[in-house]
Amino acid sequence: MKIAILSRDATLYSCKRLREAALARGHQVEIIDPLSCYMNINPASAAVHYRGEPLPHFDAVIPRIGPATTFYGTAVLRQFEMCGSYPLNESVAITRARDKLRSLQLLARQGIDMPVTGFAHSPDDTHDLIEMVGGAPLVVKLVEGTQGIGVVLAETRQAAESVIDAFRGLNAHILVQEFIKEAQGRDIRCLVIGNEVVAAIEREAKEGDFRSNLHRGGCARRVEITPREREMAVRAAATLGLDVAGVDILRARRGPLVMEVNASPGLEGIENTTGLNIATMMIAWIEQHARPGFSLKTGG
Ligand SMILES: Nc1ncnc2c1ncn2[C@@H]1O[C@H](COP(=O)(O)OP(=O)(O)OP(=O)(O)O)[C@@H](O)[C@H]1O
Ligand SMILES: [Mg+2]
Ligand SMILES: [Mg+2]
Repeated sequence: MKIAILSRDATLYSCKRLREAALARGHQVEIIDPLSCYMNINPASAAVHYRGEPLPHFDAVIPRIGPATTFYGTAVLRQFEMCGSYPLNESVAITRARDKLRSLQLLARQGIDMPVTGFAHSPDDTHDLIEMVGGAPLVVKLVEGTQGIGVVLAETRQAAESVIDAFRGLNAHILVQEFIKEAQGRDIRCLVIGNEVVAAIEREAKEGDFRSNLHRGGCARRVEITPREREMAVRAAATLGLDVAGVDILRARRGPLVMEVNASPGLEGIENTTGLNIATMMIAWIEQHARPGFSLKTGG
């Protein structure tokens, strides 16, 4: 098969591993920077051009679109979909997952448990917003944040009000969430492919932090997950329409809670911690699904 990897940086671990895995299984691979693509969206002759040339047909496209380029990156992916390339995660599913408000609303609608969460844009009534999620301690997040940046723990009501007021000054969308103290700075990352959790790791925050992100200095180990957690991770990915997803779960006293669903999960932490070859599993999924005449789940 001819496979394109949409990525801004060919030197990233996940991008290199996916390329290696595809080549090892006899496929042709090209790494394409989505920001260097331009498009003819004419219905008669949809095409993607790249650095002065029209691109050939690709059987499949693996999107590795960073949060900074979601808007244009998903537009480029949609164009590949129009040209008949099979996407490993549809553009519309990536768009859903990137919007924390939208994805938490969709998950809630399916009855998937999550920390009690309030959303607001520059709230005037900080007091009621805090009340609504059960008071301090609570977590305040910037809706557009990643890698734990813009995630703050407010231990008292006064701290919560100051943080919310500070974000309000920035005119940002914020999310206010019940703090799951008993998770003790840990969360579970479940790597979902199709309707299976193929790998799971537990991440733990470094001393003195509550954020388990590896980018914030957290560490990881293999973990056994329960059937309930397994089912929850698969349902969360399916609800957003993602074939490949990193589903983050907090272990709360009242049971597992989905914290977020990532559409472009990094492979480095999970492969190195589990020793599993996730990149090859992703390529194998493409081999099974990228048949001529496949149809999109939601049509872009
Ligand atoms: N409600 C909560 N209760 C307890 N811990 C939390 C809560 N929300 C977030 N955390 C901790 O903070 C970390 C970062 O939060 P979150 O994943 O929401 O932020 P992010 O910036 O989207 O990170 P990512 O890079 O994973 O997308 C989580 O991995 C978790 O360890
Ligand atoms: Mg996130
Ligand atoms: Mg996270």
